[in-house]
Amino acid sequence: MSVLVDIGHRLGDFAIEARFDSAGRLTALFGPSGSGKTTLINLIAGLIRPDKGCIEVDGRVLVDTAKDVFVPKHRRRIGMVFQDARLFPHMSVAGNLRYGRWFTPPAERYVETDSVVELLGIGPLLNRRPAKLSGGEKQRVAIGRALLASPKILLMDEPLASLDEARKAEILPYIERLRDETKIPIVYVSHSVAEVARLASDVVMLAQGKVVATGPTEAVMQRLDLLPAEERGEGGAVLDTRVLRHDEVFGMTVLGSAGGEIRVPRLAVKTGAPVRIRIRARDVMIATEKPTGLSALNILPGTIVAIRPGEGPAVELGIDCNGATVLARITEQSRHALKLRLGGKVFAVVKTVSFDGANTGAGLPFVVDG
Ligand SMILES: Nc1ncnc2c1ncn2[C@@H]1O[C@H](COP(=O)(O)OP(=O)(O)OP(=O)(O)O)[C@@H](O)[C@H]1O
Repeated sequence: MSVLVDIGHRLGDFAIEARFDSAGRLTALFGPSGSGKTTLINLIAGLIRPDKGCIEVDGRVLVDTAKDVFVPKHRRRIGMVFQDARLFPHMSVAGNLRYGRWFTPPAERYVETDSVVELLGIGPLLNRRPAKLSGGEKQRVAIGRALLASPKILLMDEPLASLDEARKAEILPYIERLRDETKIPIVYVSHSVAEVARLASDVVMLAQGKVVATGPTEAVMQRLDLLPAEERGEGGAVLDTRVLRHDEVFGMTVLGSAGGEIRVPRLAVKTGAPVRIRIRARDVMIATEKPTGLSALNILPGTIVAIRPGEGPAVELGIDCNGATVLARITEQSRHALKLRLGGKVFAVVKTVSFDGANTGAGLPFVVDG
């Protein structure tokens, strides 16, 4: 799976100059409003012909202005999912799904209806009309329709933006399944740190039409300074962990990370399952000695490897906890009082209750504990 984009294009006063090369399963285009995310999606989809540059998906050249190559949009085999589901209201769910298959020649179809219906859990909805579906159900059907065209790449432009938190939580596990169980590269537009941290293998961070950072999610999301202002409070470390055990007495799950054990509220996933978590920088306290008599359960020893100015009276610390970097936002006054310096040994303290559904990629709701 690979997506290579190296383009320059002008739209009125807006110029986009973007280069990225991602081999990830799900590449998030992340950035504030107006940074050029949708423009990039439209360029990959073939809805815009760039002034210059090239675009390749899995080695197939879709655009190369130097060689005058421009594959028209209907030949690109792109699956698209938008913020609004755009289902045909007069057709049932089954009819909408059939429509997805229609334009792909039989010899090129590699996605089966039954497997998509199972993947997205839409079997019980097949005979319903879109008007009788919830927002989350509509989006699952829209994803199914896009998949049934047997696309070479799936472009998702803010597919959760119009859903409330409950509906988002319902659909996220299906997008994780899509990422993990199909071989179709996904390019996913979002301006939500929570979504990107949970779903993306790779991130392309955009600002004013330029790529300001790109790479694996864990690394890019550490650049709190690059996050859009409205999302900075959500910023923090992204860690890949595994379920070590469940603590039924206290309703908790113990996760193993490079930095040590982390206790989070009970997750409905199997022992051994991978779980990605996000530890918000604002949820981390720093101690210079191992705290005792403290209610917080997660105490990770580490070394200060970065000190950056934050907003207002805040500073941001990067703490290397045995290879896992945890970020902390504290006041400059606290840093001064604790005499925190690069190389200093500290303990990062995180309350278990600071982990909620939005920052524990808890996997699939239908995977129950085993
Ligand atoms: N056809 C056009 N002509 C001129 N300017 C355009 C055109 N289409 C988009 N733009 C401008 O390009 C810039 C980037 O728009 P784009 O929709 O790609 O941003 P975005 O990051 O997807 O934003 P949002 O998160 O709000 O959807 C904006 O300033 C927009 O006004």
